[in-house]
Amino acid sequence: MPKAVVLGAAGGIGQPLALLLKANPLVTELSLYDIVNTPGVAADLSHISTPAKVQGFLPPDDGLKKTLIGADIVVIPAGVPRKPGMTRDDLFKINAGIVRDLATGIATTAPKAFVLVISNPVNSTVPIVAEVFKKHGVFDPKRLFGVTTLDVVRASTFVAEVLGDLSKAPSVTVPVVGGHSGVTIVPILSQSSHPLPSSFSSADLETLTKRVQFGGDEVVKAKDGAGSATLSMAYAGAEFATKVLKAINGEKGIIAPSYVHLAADSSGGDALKKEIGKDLDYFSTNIEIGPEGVARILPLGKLTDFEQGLVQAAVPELTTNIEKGVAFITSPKL
Ligand SMILES: NC(=O)C1=CN([C@@H]2O[C@H](COP(=O)(O)OP(=O)(O)OC[C@H]3O[C@@H](n4cnc5c(N)ncnc54)[C@H](O)[C@@H]3O)[C@@H](O)[C@H]2O)C=CC1
Ligand SMILES: O=C([O-])CC(=O)C(=O)O
Repeated sequence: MPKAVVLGAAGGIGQPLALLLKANPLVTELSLYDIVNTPGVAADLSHISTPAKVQGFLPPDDGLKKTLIGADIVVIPAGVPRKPGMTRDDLFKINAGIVRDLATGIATTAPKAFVLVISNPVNSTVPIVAEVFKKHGVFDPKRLFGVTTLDVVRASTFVAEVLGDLSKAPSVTVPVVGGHSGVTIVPILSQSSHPLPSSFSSADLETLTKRVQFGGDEVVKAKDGAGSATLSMAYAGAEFATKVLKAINGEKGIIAPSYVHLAADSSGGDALKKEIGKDLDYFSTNIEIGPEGVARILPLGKLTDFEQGLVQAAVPELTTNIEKGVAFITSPKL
């Protein structure tokens, strides 16, 4: 045990993510699926002297099914990335169908697997997976995770930069809540494990908040048409996958933010809805992960007025993104 799967494994995120999973001693089997190049990626990784047995599959001959048989954890970075000038929602047109088809494969072959969705727009692709699973009668909200870890990783790095000491970056923790696009990304900097300097003005705070919210755009701009974050995303995806793998292995007290269905823990979810002041089905917040998936949805806790405002500003876009994802499966002709 555990078998890990990457769908979209030949891509910019998929390859380094597969490398990091191959390097993870908790993984004993690693299956890679993409519409191109997976046999080569798998052959390459299979020479690395770590325990995981690696296989690569393509669509012909039931490749998706073969990839997914016996999967414990499935990470999905399949789909197109942004180019400058695009929003994540602009990716919906192409990625919604890709994620729907992959989710159908998981629902029919590995319905009990933990599913970690990286493909954008995450605010909508996670509801798409949920609706596909519901259609197949196998939806368990505890096992579905939108990966928002890159926002958390960025917040840690940027806070360490402000503190003038990058060596602190690995130990800085900042909850990032809401969703994964622009204003729906809400860093709770007042809860940073390492307080910001007392000289930090409200204008500085606004600038830092915007940098976390639009960190993805920084990379899209710098890559200048060649895609979006891949290496930092692979790092973040591997971090989150490792937490899930540790939880599967019975390790206690694993906490990380993730974009989840709030029915995953109905009492925690209901309390969170009260804090948000809106009956949303999905939100990213700190969760405790256990061997069965989401064990607890944790409250946002004490927010400043500024952060309360950010949460409220996230709600309309999040609501639209969720509805769009749900409708893609439940009313496909709309
Ligand atoms: N959640 C997050 O924080 C982040 C999400 N992303 C998203 O991750 C996705 C992937 O990004 P990149 O790896 O940079 O893109 P990429 O284009 O380099 O790789 C995507 C891979 O998906 C594969 N693919 C396409 N259709 C497929 C299908 N039907 N089945 C299996 N594989 C398929 C492609 O062949 C390609 O190898 C994008 O949607 C991007 O926006 C990117 C960064 C951060
Ligand atoms: O910006 C993008 O499109 C990719 C992404 O989600 C991120 O880097 O946070």
